[in-house]
Amino acid sequence: MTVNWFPGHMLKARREIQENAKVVDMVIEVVDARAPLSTTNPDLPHLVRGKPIIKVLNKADLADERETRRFISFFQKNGIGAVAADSLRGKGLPDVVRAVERVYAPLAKTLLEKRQRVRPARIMIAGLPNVGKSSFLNSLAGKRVVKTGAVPGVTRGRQWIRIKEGIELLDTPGVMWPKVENDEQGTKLALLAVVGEKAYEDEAVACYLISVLKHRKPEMLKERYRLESWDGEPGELLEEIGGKRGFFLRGGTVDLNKTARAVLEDFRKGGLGRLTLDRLPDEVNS
Ligand SMILES: Nc1nc2c(ncn2[C@@H]2O[C@H](COP(=O)(O)OP(=O)(O)OP(=O)(O)O)[C@@H](O)[C@H]2O)c(=O)[nH]1
Repeated sequence: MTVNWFPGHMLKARREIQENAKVVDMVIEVVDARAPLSTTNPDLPHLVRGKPIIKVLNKADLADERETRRFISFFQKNGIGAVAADSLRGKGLPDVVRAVERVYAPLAKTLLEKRQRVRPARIMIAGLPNVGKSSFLNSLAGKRVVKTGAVPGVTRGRQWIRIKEGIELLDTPGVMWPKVENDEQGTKLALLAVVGEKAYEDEAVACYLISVLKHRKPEMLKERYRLESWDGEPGELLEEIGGKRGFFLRGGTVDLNKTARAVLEDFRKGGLGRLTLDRLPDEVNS
């Protein structure tokens, strides 16, 4: 099943990204480090007409560190600059600045060769809802924010924030809409709260999370919820978790919905430890 909604405001957001892409030198695509592929929108390169894209794997504090390193080298091997960041603690920002400078260097060189003025590199941030675009923008801008004012000749009201000498950031991130290719990706997006709560059943999403943990990090599951074992089916484990937590309905049956919501909240806050949901293409069957 392919889920695809495309409300009108998303069309507007798309058009804004297209327009803004015309006046930037590169795009920083913020993705969630726990699912760097599932939170990528494959239409972005087309939308920004081939402008260089640097991927920032944000919320790296919640992802498995080793997996993040592997994803970064995977992107780099495919010619895409990629950097890990934790926007809440400001980690990874110097790497982002270095990546921007690396991408801009050839363009600056060409301008110099033509004896033209090298103006600051201009960047736009884009990404799916809730991946941390605003947090990343704020942490990158930090106290150094200097609004350089609307730029004459381009769309009125567009504001640039000077990050440092030679780098300017568009003040409003572009919101991309997820392209949901299959159920599993949709479930991951629900788990990461990228898609709205109403789009998926909490119980199904929690069972998916439990099955991922069961196969990849069983100790996480067992320790967090003090399970006797992790042999059962995800639904049975969910019920066991609810029982241990004392989430009962009248009549004594476990409140599976409440349990599911508690498990999802645990995951989203990092209470289950660091976990990466996506797998690299060469790991999918392992
Ligand atoms: N742990 C952690 N949480 C983060 C990080 N970056 C952002 N968050 C949290 O993720 C949530 C979403 O962050 P935002 O910056 O609002 O995300 P956004 O992409 O601008 O969201 P939209 O406005 O919905 O498009 C917030 O609760 C942030 O505190 C990070 O690096 N690590």
